Amino acid sequence: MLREGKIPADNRVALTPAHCKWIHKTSTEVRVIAQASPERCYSDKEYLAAGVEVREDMTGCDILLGIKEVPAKTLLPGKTYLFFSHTKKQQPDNRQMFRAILEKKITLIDYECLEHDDGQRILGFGFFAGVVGAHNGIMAYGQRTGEYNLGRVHQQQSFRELIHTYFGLRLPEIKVAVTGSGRVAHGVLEVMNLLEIVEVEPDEFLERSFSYPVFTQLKGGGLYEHVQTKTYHREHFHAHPQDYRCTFLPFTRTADILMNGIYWDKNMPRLFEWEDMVHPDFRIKTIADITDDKEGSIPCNLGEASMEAPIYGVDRQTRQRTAPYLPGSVDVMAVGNLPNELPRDASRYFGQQLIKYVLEPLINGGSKIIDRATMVRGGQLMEHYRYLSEYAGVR
Ligand SMILES: NC(=O)c1ccc[n+]([C@@H]2O[C@H](COP(=O)([O-])OP(=O)(O)OC[C@H]3O[C@@H](n4cnc5c(N)ncnc54)[C@H](O)[C@@H]3O)[C@@H](O)[C@H]2O)c1
Repeated sequence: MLREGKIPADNRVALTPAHCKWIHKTSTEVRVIAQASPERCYSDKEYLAAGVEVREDMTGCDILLGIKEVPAKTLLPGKTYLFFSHTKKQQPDNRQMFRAILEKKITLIDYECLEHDDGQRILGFGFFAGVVGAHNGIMAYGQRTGEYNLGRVHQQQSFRELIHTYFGLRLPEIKVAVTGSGRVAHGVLEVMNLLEIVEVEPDEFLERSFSYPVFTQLKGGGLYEHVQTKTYHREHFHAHPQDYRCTFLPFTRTADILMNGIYWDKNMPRLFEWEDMVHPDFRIKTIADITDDKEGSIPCNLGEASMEAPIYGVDRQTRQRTAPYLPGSVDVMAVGNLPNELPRDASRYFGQQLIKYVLEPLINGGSKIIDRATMVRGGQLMEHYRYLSEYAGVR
């Protein structure tokens, strides 16, 4: 297990001390070694107590596990690496690292590319991103209105402790629109349920008022329709998003808070446009953009905020970033590393999936899932990733 080299260092881990202990108990062939780190959400001491060797030099290890990008100069030749490389969309910042991976004849298995046969991602921190993002959205609305007060997630040691802070909280009659159907959306729904926000159907949400807080969940079919046929077919939409229009607009006129958890890319229609935000009926006051694409599905996502100051305002007329909670602005929560506020829970969930679907088959000779996620093997770009040739600097 590598120490995170990206700055600022990520505090999540691929395997918790309990996971390592379990691996040692169930396999005599595998030994986990942790590179010493002051930043992890589990301390070196906790790993040592679980029987994990903590050391600096990783040259004796066969498989190296990280979380985020590994700095090019620290990559060890000939090793097998697993981490989120953020290279499959040819992200310019990681080109040099990717080229070093090929030059150093490394094998790279990217967590993001580990998928079941039907394309569903196996590993991800989305659930806890949804939990933290939903909490922050509700917290920001409370700050704006002064009607209630919620603290920060990272002040709590764990999700369980966070839940205790919800005891006795009485929310006003807010309406929350939740978009998406993946892991992020599941995390959001968890918080909605814990806060006893009642789920209602989209049509009721649009047409009725309620004397208690409510939310509605909008999945693909509730958000998009084919321009001509006015229907929605998931696979067709994924392949031809440009043929669809978004049907979210009426919700901008009924929701107080938007929790955005969809998958988005630039061929997809946005949820609404800047022009819609100046309409007198635009009601949304707080947007938790957990999806978090700058100027993406949410036009007023002006770029990331930090965990330290997660909320900023955006003036609906001038489109400029402002302080949060001003009368003419919408509050936006757009943080890219939300699970870092609950790193121990997020790591526990991640490690479980990693052991189940990746480490066991990896050690026992591989699997189709691993093959598909292997971007580079021994310095060679794999067939599936040939489209990255130019990015990787190979012919
Ligand atoms: N801010 C953060 O800290 C943070 C953390 C994790 C995820 N995210 C982002 O949140 C978004 C949702 O993540 P998730 O973990 O819920 O993802 P997920 O993989 O669990 O679910 C994504 C959903 O989108 C659908 N989908 C997949 N590919 C699609 C395509 N090509 N076109 C249309 N729909 C598609 C899937 O069917 C699934 O229902 C992503 O954009 C992700 O990058 C942000």
